[in-house]
Amino acid sequence: MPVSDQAFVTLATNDTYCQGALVLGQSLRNQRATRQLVVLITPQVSRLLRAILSRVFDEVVEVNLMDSADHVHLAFLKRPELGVTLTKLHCWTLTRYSKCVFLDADTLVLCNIDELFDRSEFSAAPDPGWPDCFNSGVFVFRPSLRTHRLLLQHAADHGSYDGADQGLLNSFFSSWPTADIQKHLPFVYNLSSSPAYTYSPAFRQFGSRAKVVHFLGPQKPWSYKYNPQTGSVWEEDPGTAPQHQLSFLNLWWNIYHHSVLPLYERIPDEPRQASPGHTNSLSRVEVPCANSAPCAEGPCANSAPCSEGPCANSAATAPGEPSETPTVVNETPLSSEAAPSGDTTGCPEIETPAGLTPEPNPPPLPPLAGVAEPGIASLQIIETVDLAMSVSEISISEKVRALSPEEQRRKWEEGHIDYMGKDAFARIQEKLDRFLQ
Ligand SMILES: O=c1ccn([C@@H]2O[C@H](COP(=O)(O)OP(=O)(O)O[C@H]3O[C@H](CO)[C@@H](O)[C@H](O)[C@H]3O)[C@@H](O)[C@H]2O)c(=O)[nH]1
Ligand SMILES: [Mn+2]
Repeated sequence: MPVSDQAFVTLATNDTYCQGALVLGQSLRNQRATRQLVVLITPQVSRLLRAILSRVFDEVVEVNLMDSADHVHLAFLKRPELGVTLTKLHCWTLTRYSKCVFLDADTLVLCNIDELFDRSEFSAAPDPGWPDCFNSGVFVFRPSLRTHRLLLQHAADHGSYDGADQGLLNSFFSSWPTADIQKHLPFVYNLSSSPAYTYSPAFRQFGSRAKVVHFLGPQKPWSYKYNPQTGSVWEEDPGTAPQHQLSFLNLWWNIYHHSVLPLYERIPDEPRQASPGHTNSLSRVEVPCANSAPCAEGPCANSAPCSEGPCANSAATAPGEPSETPTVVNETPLSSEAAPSGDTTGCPEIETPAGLTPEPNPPPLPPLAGVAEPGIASLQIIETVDLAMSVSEISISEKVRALSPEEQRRKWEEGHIDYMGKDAFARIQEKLDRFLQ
């Protein structure tokens, strides 16, 4: 029976991580998850990806980006590339759910994992690199605005020893290593696919029981190219990656190919077009091409999805404005029946090396000085995702391009001012001084 007051939750702050979220969401549906599926997104996610996410997830909830790349506001963070993962903390604001399971967008669910809802906050699996710390890619939590506020306060007071959410959560839930073994999830709920940490005999013994695989580290499944004819990823150095890692990557791409890509074709035209009054998006999806070359900037002559120009999303919040105003985009999600039958049965055979009650919520606090509000640091760029397709190759690539002077002027006119960068008072003062000389 579906349970409406509990949810699986993930996060995607840009269109690239949305590709991971879509595969994760689809894998949960394939495994007949009985809880709601929720994805947190930030204003950077394009209108097209919002529409596609809403076909897989029950709720698409917009939250503000917390970005450590803003060194002025977040001086305590030292890993800017993962600083945006602090946005994860907003999952505690989902107080309409009594309990949730958070899963990183780079995880893949191989079996039904509804039993995780029998666990209590804060349950997580050990990190493969330092087992006295938990990995924050999969955890059970209880939404609470009070906990959310305490976490943000903790971030402001103590920072994060890894510059991102995992260090922060480990120091906040500091009794995890010793207090209660029930809060230690078995490793099969967060199995690192990375060969760097694999204890091979254990993998041979227990790998076939994997329930959730986590593609942690800098190389993500979407960094690889996939050959739809052979059903396998391209290996840069063939024969070097362990077989189990390839099996997981191929599984990810199989779901992407068969269940996610078709969603692009079923989206009505409207979200693909620029929408007047919704022009502050920093992201867009480029067109998948029918030929083998990745798309250039212009439109491609084929029937594949295309999102031209700026995409819709809600207005960015200026620094100092209240931040807790999630917007919900809610279309009818696809049922698990819509998935191809190949993905729907129980735990897949993984080839191993051998053989292969919500609490009352206090009013939210105003944003902390140390937490950056959306997009300010990134107003000068547009992130794009290229989906390039041919008969023998599919690839997802990320591009960042600078805003043209016209786009910059339009953003200024729309009130999206880069206070920390080129529109900083000191820069304007310089220009005035030059002009007056
Ligand atoms: O640009 C980004 C980066 C991350 N994320 C989200 O944040 C998660 C964590 O980032 P990820 O790239 O998956 O980090 P990992 O390689 O898994 O690295 C580890 O370190 C991170 C920072 O502490 C933790 O968030 C992870 O759970 C932990 O496994 C992702 O899955 C996404 O859900 C985005 O939406 N956009
Ligand atoms: Mn991850």
